[in-house]
Amino acid sequence: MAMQFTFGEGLEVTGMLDVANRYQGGPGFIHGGILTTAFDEAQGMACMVLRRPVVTGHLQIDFAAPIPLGSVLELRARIDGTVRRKVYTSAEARIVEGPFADPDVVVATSRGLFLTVGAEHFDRAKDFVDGVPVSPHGTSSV
Ligand SMILES: CCCCCCCC(=O)SCCNC(=O)CCNC(=O)[C@H](O)C(C)(C)COP(=O)(O)OP(=O)(O)OC[C@H]1O[C@@H](n2cnc3c(N)ncnc32)[C@H](O)[C@@H]1OP(=O)(O)O
Repeated sequence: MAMQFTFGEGLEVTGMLDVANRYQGGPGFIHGGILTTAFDEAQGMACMVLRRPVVTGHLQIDFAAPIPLGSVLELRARIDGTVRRKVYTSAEARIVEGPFADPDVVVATSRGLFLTVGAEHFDRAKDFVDGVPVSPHGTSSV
């Protein structure tokens, strides 16, 4: 999965996802796990303003409407608040291109708790790193 992100006003981040055929779950529609991954990515990207690494602690998705293959999804994500290391985030998805496109309809929502972590969190896995890490700014790859 690769998403393009732009940083808007305030703390909001917008990500675009082309719903490719390989993302199919039920016939003709996106797989819920793919949509969950896209939210995780978008909300993680929103946390970048903190300039500290974060990991996902808890993610909760509401799947409000089916999303057909061939859609372009817009995900808007933001930080709602922080308490100590806890970063509370939310996001919603809209279909902006494709057969079911309607930018006024929210087709899924997400609430996520992220935790800031130190470098030691990732040091434990440094021997297993696969490839070159992708820049956190603008483009993501999962
Ligand atoms: C740029 C692209 C961004 C991409 C984003 C993608 C991000 C990811 O997918 S990361 C991969 C998935 N996530 C992981 O692998 C994380 C695995 N889990 C862990 O490493 C640990 O459980 C971790 C770091 C989340 C928390 O552990 P730890 O640092 O020991 O936290 P801990 O001290 O127990 O708790 C800190 C606080 O968070 C709370 N907390 C921790 N985990 C949770 C949880 N799952 N649910 C609710 N609250 C939690 C605790 O209650 C505590 O709260 P308080 O400060 O009020 O006492």
